This record gives sequence, structure tokens and C-alpha cells, in this order.
Amino acid sequence: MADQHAQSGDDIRPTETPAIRWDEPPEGPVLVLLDQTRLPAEEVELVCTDAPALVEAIRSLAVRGAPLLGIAGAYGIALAAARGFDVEEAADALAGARPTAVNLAVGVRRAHAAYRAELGREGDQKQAAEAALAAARALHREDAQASERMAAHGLALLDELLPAGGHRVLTHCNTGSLVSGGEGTAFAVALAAHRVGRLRRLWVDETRPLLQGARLTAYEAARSGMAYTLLTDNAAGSLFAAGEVDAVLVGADRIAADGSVANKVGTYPLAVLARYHHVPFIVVAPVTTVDPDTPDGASIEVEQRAGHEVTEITAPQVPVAGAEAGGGIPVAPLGTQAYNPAFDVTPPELVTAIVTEEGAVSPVTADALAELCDRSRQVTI
Ligand SMILES: CSC[C@@H](O)[C@@H](O)C(=O)COP(=O)(O)O
Repeated sequence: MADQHAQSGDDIRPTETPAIRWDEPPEGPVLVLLDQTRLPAEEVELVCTDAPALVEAIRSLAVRGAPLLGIAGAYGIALAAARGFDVEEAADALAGARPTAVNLAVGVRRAHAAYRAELGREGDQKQAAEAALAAARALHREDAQASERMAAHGLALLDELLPAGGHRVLTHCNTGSLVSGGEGTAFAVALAAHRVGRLRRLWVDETRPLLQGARLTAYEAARSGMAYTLLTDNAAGSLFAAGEVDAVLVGADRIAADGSVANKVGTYPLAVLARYHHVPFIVVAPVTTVDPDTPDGASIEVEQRAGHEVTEITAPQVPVAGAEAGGGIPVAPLGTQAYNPAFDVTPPELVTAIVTEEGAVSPVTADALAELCDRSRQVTI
């Protein structure tokens, strides 16, 4: 199959606009987000001046993806503190805005703890707000570094598992620079393979219902100059059957202590397909996505989203005036009920490896994961 994009991608950024940035115009500090609901049509920034606006941006998926949610949550605390809002209230609202991605609560807790610690040291409100901002900036920076290290570990693992030929990698949802302070998680591994000429093709699942694959991953892949092909989620089975997939690379929203992986709905069927077809199924996520307090997959809260996301096709860049519910184009009879979990859970026995910035765990066991988390804590302290 001919490559769709022949240019070398090294100097091309996957988006012109950063996914998130802190700004301090004369009117006061703001958190500026690249509104992901408007992609790929246009890169538009969304300016949040308080925590409720950020909560709304999180719920509507203007800002999304586990690591970026953590960074956004931390900046949200800094924003509430800097603008003199009730920080306790902001922390509760932000941490609860979406339940599955553990990074959101982790990011909120980190900035909140820095804020409280400064107050505890008799710091004034301004100093506490500065401490929260410093914590958010540190998380942002660390996520970029983690991204780089995950890419290196992931590429080494791919080369070890697939010694011959270029890699044909299937991915789901969106895991690139739109979800991270750096180049992302699973997508960063594909990008690293592309840069050294080892990526033959990135197969991009469209990822119904909100099309993060089609709208966002295809966008990032195109701008990066890699060979990619978009497929409907339903076409993955026949792609495996045709022998066209060498590895699956996905991200994670929460990894339970036993190694169960919550990720975008549609991930679990890919893991089943991969096992049946003897293809490595690799999860790439920062250590902060591993949640030692969630013992197993059954304990992970899976976010249920509005049915209209399924019963309507919503192209946010093309608003439909006067339409019902979500404002999209109906594709089902009026009143149809929909089952719309945002995530599913893949059991550890279907996961070939979990790649983090601290290295890979394979086979995936509770003990190996716990050891990795301990190692990471020692490095951080
Ligand atoms: C590194 S991103 C990993 C996951 O957060 C990603 O795969 C995903 O499922 C995102 O879901 P979303 O609902 O778009 O926030």
C-alpha cells in the first residue's frame, strides 16, 4: 500500500498549538487548552479562568487523555488558588470530573498538597498559589520526560519482540502529544519507530463513538509524516486475520494493582483478537497510571457517558441548529436507548507487556508492577 505522507516528520509538530499552557495576561492567570472537540477542523484555544470552566472542558473532552488530565487537574488547583477561589471546592470538583483516569485525581492531589503544605508552613495565599503552580509545572515537565523514556523502552521492546522487518502497529483512541506534556504514550512509541525507519504502518482505529482515532490520532500521524491508515473499529478482526498487524500499542487510563488495564472502550476486544492471532498486545503508560489502591479490574469505575454520543453523529465543527439532545445528526430512531461506557477493562493475562518510563513489565503480574512502582518512588524521592 502506498504511503499517504512522504515527508520526513522530524521537524513537524503533531499540532501547532500546545495541548495545554499556563498564561498570565494583565487580567489575571488563565489556563489555555487546545480545544480537542474542534479537531481536526481547526486548532482553537479555550481559555479557562476558573475551575468550573475547566471541569466543563474535562467533561466535554475539550481536554482529555489520562496524563493530560493529570496536568490539567494540577493547573486547575493553581488557577483556583491564584484567582482566590475556594481551593478545597475546586479540588473536589476537578478530581471528580471524570472517574476512570486515575491521573486526574493524582494531579489534583499533588498540586493541592503543595498548596496546603505552603499554608501549613505559614505561607500566605500568594505563596501557596505559587507552590501549587510550581507543582503543576513540575508534573508537566516530568510527564514530558516520562514520555521520552516510554518511547525508548517501547521501541526497544518492539525491536526485541519483532526482530524482522518494519513494524505494522495497530492503535486505538489517541495517545500522542494531545494527551501529554511530551509526545504521549503509545503514539510516542510509534513515533520513535517512525523516526528510525522501523514503522511500516500505523493502523488507526477510528474509535467510536467520539472518534478520537479518526479525529486526533490520524491528525497527529499525518502531521508527523508517518504511513498510517484509518479503519473502522469493526474492521480490526479482518485486519488481524489477514496477518497485517505485528503489534498492538495502546495507552491506559488506570492500571489496577493486579495489572488489569482500563482504556478506551474497544481496547479489550483488540486484546482478545491479539491473543487469538499471537500478536503482542502492549500497554504504554506512565507509572502514575498504575493505581495500587485499586486491587483489580472489577474495582475500576468505568465512566458511562450520555447515550446521544451513540445515537447521534456529532461533528463538533459542524453544529446542527435545532437538533435534539447532543445537537448531532441522529443515526437511530428517536428515543433509542444506548449503552455507552467510555472505557473497558482488559485482564492482565491478555497483556503482553506494560511499558512505563521505568521500564517494561512482562509478564504482567501484581508483584512485578508493585516492584516497578517502588522503584519509581525511590527515584522520585
Ligand atoms: C495516554 S492516553 C491513554 C488513554 O487516556 C486514552 O487511550 C484514552 O482512552 C482516552 O480517553 P478519552 O475518553 O478520550 O479521555
